[in-house]
Amino acid sequence: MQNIGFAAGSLIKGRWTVVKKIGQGAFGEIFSGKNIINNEQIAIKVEKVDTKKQVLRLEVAVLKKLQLCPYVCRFITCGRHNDYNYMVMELLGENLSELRRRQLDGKFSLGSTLKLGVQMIQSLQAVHDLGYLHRDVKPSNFAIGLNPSKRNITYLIDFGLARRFVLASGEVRPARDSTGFRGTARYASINSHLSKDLGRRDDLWSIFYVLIEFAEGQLPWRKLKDKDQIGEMKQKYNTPELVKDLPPQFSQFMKHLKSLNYEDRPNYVFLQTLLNDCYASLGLSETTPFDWEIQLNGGASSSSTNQQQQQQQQQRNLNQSGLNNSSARLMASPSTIEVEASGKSTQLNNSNNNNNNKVENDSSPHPQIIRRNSESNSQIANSSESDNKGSGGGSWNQKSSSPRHKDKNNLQDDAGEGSQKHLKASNNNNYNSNNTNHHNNMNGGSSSNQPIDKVELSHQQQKSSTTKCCSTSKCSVM
Ligand SMILES: Nc1ncnc2c1ncn2[C@@H]1O[C@H](COP(=O)(O)OP(=O)(O)OP(=O)(O)O)[C@@H](O)[C@H]1O
Repeated sequence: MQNIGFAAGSLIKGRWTVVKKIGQGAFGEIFSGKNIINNEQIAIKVEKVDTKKQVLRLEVAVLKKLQLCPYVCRFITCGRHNDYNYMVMELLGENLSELRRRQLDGKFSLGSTLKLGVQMIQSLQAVHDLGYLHRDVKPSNFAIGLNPSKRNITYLIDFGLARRFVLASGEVRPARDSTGFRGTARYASINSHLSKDLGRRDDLWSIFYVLIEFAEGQLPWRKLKDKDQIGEMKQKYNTPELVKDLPPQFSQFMKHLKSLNYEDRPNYVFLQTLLNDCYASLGLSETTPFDWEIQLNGGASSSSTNQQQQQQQQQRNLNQSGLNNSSARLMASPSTIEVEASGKSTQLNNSNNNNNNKVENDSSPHPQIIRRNSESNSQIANSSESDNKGSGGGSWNQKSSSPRHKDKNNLQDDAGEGSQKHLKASNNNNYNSNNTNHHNNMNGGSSSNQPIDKVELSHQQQKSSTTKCCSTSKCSVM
């Protein structure tokens, strides 16, 4: 595609300059850029206005709602430039697929895998608690922060395949009998391969496969290209055999996922606790750096010496427990696939991000490995009412520069789809918090063991978390 209107040096809305292309996804292109007023580095995702499957509006709608989740990319503005819709967001660093492949043996240490898992589950919980499924969970859809102080934070990106799974009433949409395949073959749940309607559990199955790949460097179906064959292999490995070389918490993780039905809310706290317990058993502390931070620091300072010692300790623990025995494989990022219920499939290219980010030494404290409390959940729920305070806003309407998201008016709620049979969605959010910290709430508090499937949203609360989506987006048709 020729980037007419988004060539390097282009000025968007007199404020954003395009620097270079940094990513190519199935549904658009991503450019790095700069805010010429304050020199802030930004990313711009663009989509042609005449694209048949427009997903950017949905992405904007979902991202705006998630702005108070510390593990979701910051939205800045959106609009139209020439023949393109665009979304300006925070420029992030490398995605997790790139980072893993950059590891010498193509895998992350178990410590980094576990910490990543905790953050990834947390971002998925935020998405789910807003009433959305992500449906394309994979390593290239998580990126670390760009600034040195944020290279220990993982951000969820790409809401192009998101779908509302709750109705305005708060009830889970009834499962459809048969749907097309959605997602990326390597990480999709077995349900997706079977064309079953997806629920919250399916995003967690993808996280599970991602974590195995992180820790072992590969998945058994890594060499297969055909999605049906991949699905068959997943069914064959749908036993603890899949995680036999990993700590027992992984089979407990799997057991929990297997216990979930379509409409069930996963026990996010339980899953995070499993990962945290495993992490603690390795003798690692919250300040143990991620693998890429150690490489970055290169042993130059006393703090990095300390980090190296922790890394060595981790290695010893792994060797003792016999868990560090996977062979290395380097793999390219798999692509998103859409298969309509008719069976027509689209394999979508996912080229690698050649982000050339300048990285400095990171002396910042590391976030705690878990500990998201009910306050942070309430921030997420309230975000839909506060309507993205602190973000630039933006509009698809070229004439408008209102920061109050006029694009919302153009978006059509897809919540009406479905039949009369409704299943109640449970939620453990505490909606009384006024905490509005943005992207900095990494301390969280304790991982309380309160029953998480008991508290339900009131009708009003659910209304506040109902977002609107464009009629042409995948959201409304899938
Ligand atoms: N805010 C950002 N900052 C830096 N890089 C980004 C940002 N957003 C996206 N990217 C890069 O661009 C790649 C593609 O972005 P994204 O997943 O949003 O596009 P997509 O068209 O939906 O892709 P896919 O087909 O893989 O789902 C990402 O894997 C990431 O490497």
